[in-house]
Amino acid sequence: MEKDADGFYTADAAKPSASRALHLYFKTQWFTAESKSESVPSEATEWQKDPEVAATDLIKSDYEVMVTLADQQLDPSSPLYSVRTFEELGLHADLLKGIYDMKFTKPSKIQERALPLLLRDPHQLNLPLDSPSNFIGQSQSGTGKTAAFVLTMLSRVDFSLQKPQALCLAPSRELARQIMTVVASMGKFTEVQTEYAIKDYLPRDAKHISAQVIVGTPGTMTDLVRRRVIDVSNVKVFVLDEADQMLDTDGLGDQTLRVKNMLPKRGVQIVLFSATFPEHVRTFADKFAPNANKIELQRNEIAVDSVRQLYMDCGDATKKYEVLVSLYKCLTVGQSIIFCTRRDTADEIARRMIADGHRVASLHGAKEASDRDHIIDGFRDGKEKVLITTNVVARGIDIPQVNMVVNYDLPLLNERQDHRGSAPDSKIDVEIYIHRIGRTGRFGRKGIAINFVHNRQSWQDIQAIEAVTGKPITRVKTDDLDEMEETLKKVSKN
Ligand SMILES: Nc1ncnc2c1ncn2[C@@H]1O[C@H](COP(=O)(O)OP(=O)(O)OP(=O)(O)O)[C@@H](O)[C@H]1O
Repeated sequence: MEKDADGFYTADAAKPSASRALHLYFKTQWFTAESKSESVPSEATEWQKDPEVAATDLIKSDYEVMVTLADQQLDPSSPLYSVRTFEELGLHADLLKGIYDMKFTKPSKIQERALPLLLRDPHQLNLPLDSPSNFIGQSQSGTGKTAAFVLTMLSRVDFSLQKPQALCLAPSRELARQIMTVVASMGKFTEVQTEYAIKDYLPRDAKHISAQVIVGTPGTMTDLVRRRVIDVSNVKVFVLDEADQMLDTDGLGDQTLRVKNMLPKRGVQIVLFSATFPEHVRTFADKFAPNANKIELQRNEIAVDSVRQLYMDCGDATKKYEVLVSLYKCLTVGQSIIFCTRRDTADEIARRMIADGHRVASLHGAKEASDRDHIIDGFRDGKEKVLITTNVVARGIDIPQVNMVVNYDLPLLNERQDHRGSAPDSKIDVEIYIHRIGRTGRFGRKGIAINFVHNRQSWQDIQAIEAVTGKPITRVKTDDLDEMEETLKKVSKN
């Protein structure tokens, strides 16, 4: 298993232009405002006709509903809302220039709330490691956590000192590379020097890194710090993006802890960010970042409203491929990410689709590092419109033009995790599900997530997700593709 990895709002809503409200009527079964349980549709398979199954909220009938679109940054209930300006957050003028150069005009809620806590008077950093400047921040996918921690790192750096001062770890090379582009953009008007701690980036005989901000993955970072290629004696801030995965003892937790244990015992600000902090990681997070200021979400707040969640009944597992192929036109209206559990499934689907005359790319952790970079860059640039992948890009990846995510396979917990935290009858990994669907609907844009259901278990998994997230997952018929295409076009135009 790889470890590394209702209102629909307009993209322009990200810009705090004049407040606007558009009233659009959508006559489609999956733009329903409410979740209402109805009869089982005629094409339901036998397991769906089971009264227990049919008595759920998953099957919706057609309604004509009015959806109000409004500027989210002016809506107090939105995670993108803020009452303050970037100027009020105490940022250096050069960083403000960087932010405005990126066309950010107003902070999001997490930025507004986290930055004043994160940027507290640096003198406090002379306190012991358990100083209150540590921070644990949770905010929905695509709400701007990266800017919050990148601005923290850049604010802490003394540009006259040619030594590593800020370390940032991410679970995948793709995400580490993306974070670095944000450091480069936000730090464009500073003298910051940066370096990667990612496999195959540095020459093997590299002796010494003098860059002030280093972004990497835990294995390579551990190795470079242990071999003293990275001198950590001046490190002031240590950031974990996707912190719950970085701290999970089933995954990257050991390596992350090893890096922390090599840092100075005093004066290092520990900063943890993620959209999810499952219960079994919280205790470790509290030990890892003692006495941290915290911003947390309620369980039912975690999934973003801007992603419309749907499911398709494929009948049985062998039909999933055909359903995916029938969706191809929809997948290429904007850009799409197809998630599979296994690497060989991702490769096999890509091989078959290419053989059938479609254009797709596949990406997973078993590919060569240089191929991985090439594939994700091609997808980011829009050269490829469909990416078939595994959980390696489930977290953090920010490609605003992705308007559709397909869970070809639903993400499942491994047995050990299941025993620890989840309901005994549930095998679904709700955290990964939330991260996967969060690859679309970024910063208030519209997005669609389609889940393939093929048997009773996957049907129950959908119910479990609905129950945990409190958001409806609506059925779309496999023969309703014309309608879906139309709607996707509307979505992508916005
Ligand atoms: N204040 C802002 N104004 C406009 N756009 C912003 C602002 N902050 C962030 N963004 C944009 O929003 C998008 C999502 O931001 P980011 O990738 O930091 O989300 P995230 O919260 O880290 O998501 P995830 O949980 O998936 O990692 C990015 O394209 C980023 O450039």
